[in-house]
Formats: sequence, structure tokens, C-alpha cells
Amino acid sequence: MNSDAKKQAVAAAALDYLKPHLENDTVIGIGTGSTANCFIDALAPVRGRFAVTVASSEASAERLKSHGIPVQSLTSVDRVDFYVDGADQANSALQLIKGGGGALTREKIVAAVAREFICIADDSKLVHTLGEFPLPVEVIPMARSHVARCLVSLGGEPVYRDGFVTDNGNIILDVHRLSIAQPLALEEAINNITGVVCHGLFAHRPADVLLLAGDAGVRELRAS
Ligand SMILES: O=C(CO)[C@H](O)[C@H](O)COP(=O)(O)O
Repeated sequence: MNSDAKKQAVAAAALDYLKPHLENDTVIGIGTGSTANCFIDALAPVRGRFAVTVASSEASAERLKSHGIPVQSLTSVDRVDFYVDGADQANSALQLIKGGGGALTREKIVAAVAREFICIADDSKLVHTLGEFPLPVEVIPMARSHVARCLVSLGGEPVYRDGFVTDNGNIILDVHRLSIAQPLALEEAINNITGVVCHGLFAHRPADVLLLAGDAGVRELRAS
């Protein structure tokens, strides 16, 4: 199975996972990226079976609307029942690196609100130790050099994502060469750097379920 087929398979599996739980008032959070896009496309035929979606990026909101799927802001809903999103890496505790697409801040906010976070990915994303994928950090532009120095002191090699501006008007530093043996501690340490808006290490809020597509089909993992 090639990469696109795996994305479509895992998106279809996420929809199968959700279907028994869909009610007229269900609110679904929607992630960002190519796998999340496959889920948006899979969701279109059942758009009458839930209330509304909340998108984690302008790009996802546009794609949802293009399918006629209703989108509301997070501030106009009183809860998010499910959040479905991809990831750049996942470990066996279902802690994640996210933000390859630069939407990490809104993704982390929707994930924080969601009752259940369903992560969808192909099996190449499951790793023993997070960190080979550069960790995206969203930064207030004027704090770029200060934050970069702090990230170096934590052992990383920050690289400015040239020409990229987040939906929130900020910049991204992608931090290379981190071997994240202690995700909870590192998440807190980076949160504590003044000028950091948010970053893509999801350790305190891991996924609840990881659907992983491989050549033999889609398997469901819970945190171990
Ligand atoms: O965090 C993300 C976007 O900010 C994506 O979920 C992550 O980059 C995975 O993307 P893809 O499904 O295209 O591999």
C-alpha cells in the first residue's frame, strides 16, 4: 500500500470508529494536513449525521466548507466531542510531535478541549523515542533570536521556517537534533520560554486512540 492509500485507509477507519457515536449534536474537531484532509473528504457523505465541526486551521476550514460541512469557531461551541488529526511522530504512550503543517497551536487548543482525541497516521510515524522529526515551535516574531538561544541551551538546533507565517501571524522554529527521552519535562521547559506561543510536543495531552495504517490494514492502539 502506498502512502496515499494508507492515508485514505486510516481516514476511512476513523470514520468507522466515529459512526456509532454520531448524534445530532455531536461536535467534531478537525486537524490539519494531508491525512486530516483525507478524513475531511471521508466525512463529507455523512455531514447530516452530526452538528458541526471546529477546524484547527484556515486551510481545513476551507476544505470543510467546500464539502458543505458546517464549521464553527471554538468559542461558539460548548464542547468538542471528538478531535481527529494526523501527527508527524507518535510513541507508544501516544505522545506526539505535531505541527509539520504549522497549525500546532490551534491543534493543541482543540485537542485540549476534546473529550476524545483520535490520531490517524501511517505506521512509519510510530517511533520508540520522539525527536527525529524536527519539533515545530510557534514564536512571536520579535522573540525569534531569544527563543532560538533558549532552544539551543535545551540541546536543540532551531531552524527558522523561512517565509512561513502561522494562521496566528507568528513564525515557526523547527528544532532539530532533540532526542526526547522525557516528553513531559521538555514540553514544560519549552512552554516556559518567554516568546513561545506553543509547540508541537503533545505530551501532557496525548492522543486517546491511535489508528495506524500499514500494509496489513489499520490497527488501533491505546496508550501503553
Ligand atoms: O500537525 C500537523 C499539521 O500542523 C499534521 O497533523 C502533521 O504534520 C501530519 O501531517 P500529514 O498528515 O500531512 O503527514
